[in-house]
Amino acid sequence: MLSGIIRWQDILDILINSYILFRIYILFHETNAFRVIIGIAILWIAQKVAVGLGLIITSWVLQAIIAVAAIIIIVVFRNELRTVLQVHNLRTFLWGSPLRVQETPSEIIARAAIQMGKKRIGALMVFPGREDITELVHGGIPWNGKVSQEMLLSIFWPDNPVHDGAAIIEGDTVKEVGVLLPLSQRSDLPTFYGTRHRAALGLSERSDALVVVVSEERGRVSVAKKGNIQAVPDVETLKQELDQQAKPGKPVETRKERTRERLKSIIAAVVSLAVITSIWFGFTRSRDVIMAVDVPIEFTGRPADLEILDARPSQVRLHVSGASALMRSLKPQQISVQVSLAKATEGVNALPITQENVYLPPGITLSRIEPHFVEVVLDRIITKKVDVQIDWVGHLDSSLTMLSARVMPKTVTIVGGKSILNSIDTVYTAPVRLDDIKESGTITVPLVLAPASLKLAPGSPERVKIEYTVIPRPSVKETEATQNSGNNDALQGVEAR
Ligand SMILES: Nc1ncnc2c1ncn2[C@@H]1O[C@H](COP(=O)(O)OP(=O)(O)OP(=O)(O)O)[C@@H](O)[C@H]1O
Repeated sequence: MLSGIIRWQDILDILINSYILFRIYILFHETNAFRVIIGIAILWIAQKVAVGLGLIITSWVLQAIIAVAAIIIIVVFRNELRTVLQVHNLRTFLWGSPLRVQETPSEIIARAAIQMGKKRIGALMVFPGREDITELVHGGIPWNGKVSQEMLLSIFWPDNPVHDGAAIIEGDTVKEVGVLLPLSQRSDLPTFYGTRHRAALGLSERSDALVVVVSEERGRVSVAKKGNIQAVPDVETLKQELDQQAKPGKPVETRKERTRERLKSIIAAVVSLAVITSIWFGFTRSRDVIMAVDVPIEFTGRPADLEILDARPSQVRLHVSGASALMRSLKPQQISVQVSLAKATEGVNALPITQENVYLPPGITLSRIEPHFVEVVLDRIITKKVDVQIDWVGHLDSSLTMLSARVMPKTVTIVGGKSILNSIDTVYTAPVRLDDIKESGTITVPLVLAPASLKLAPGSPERVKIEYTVIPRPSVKETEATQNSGNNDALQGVEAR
């Protein structure tokens, strides 16, 4: 890979990480936390430059600032981050655009109108169609404010000097407020329709404008269009009416914004791809470094009836090379050498170690293996019944004599390599200190299997019982008498190994 060939895994690697970076941008780019993250990224680059230039203190300071800034992001912006992460479902999180979560002007206006209705705030909002209405209306005050729910509510707030009259809204902008509309002269209107409703109807009779009227008295929201006035029950219906009114052909501000956002997203995608590609190349194409590592050989697929008696060498030396950045982050546990014993037989096996036996992390190349083979001695596993012998240590108190010592069970069955078991007839207990024995008794001690490759066969106990009898040592006279009689049985078996 390092010699110039890019694998499909590398392309996937770059694409996945570019997408992750792009998603982070899409999800967080409108948050304050994002601006701080950008700041941290700049600091990080500055820190690397400082390290490169050998500015020790500057690099330390920058490093400390980065660490503190990271904590600040989590602590200060935790609510903002939580909102971004909570609002979206998994699909939005992975794919969708949180920008669309933002309301369109139609949604904002519809929501504001219904809200004003609930609060009994009278309102009149004009949405011009294709026809010019300047000749039909008069007395307006220029406003030119971007539509927001709060602003609409405050314009029509009864104490606001401009609350009387209508507001003219185009796209996402409130163009004028306090506008007087021509009144409808119809005589068939319900009596509860006062001048506000007549004004709405009047303009709709004379032009293709759509007028939204919120009744102060009843709180009802109605839409006047083409000389008809109709109540709208909810936000969604009103939003649809407003969307229909959006002038076809002439892109409204929201569409412009959408295009702009789409363009921004495309730029972000390209930048993400460029950043990750350069990081990838920086990582994998930096100066090559050669290194020697000693790796223990792992044996796999050993036949169940064979055991490893010996393996030489136990480790191999690998000469590996890779980009310096990759080599620096290389850990011994990422490299392994595995040799299969599946085809090995009893006795000495010389097994080759080739590139196939070596497992390296991506980006690291193997240049040499030393040595090229391993010699493994395999032994057939057999079972054997052996005697249990007590491992006495130390000295029995001079006033005592060991009369008898019995171990139970007397024999155990052990499992191990044939060549080892052939030379073994006994197995020792753990050391038993004679110095500690003051009177007759029973103790339980574990068995010691050496070499460690030996195992006890199923059913053989791991610990054995020793029953011993001690008696006071006869006086000198008695001893002489005993010796004369030629009986020295009582002393047998108490000599320490
Ligand atoms: N020609 C007009 N152009 C614009 N707005 C007007 C016009 N005439 C009246 N209004 C608005 O209507 C308000 C008076 O509403 P009025 O109570 O008479 O009407 P309504 O149709 O009964 O409405 P509501 O149900 O809110 O009471 C005025 O304060 C003014 O804001």
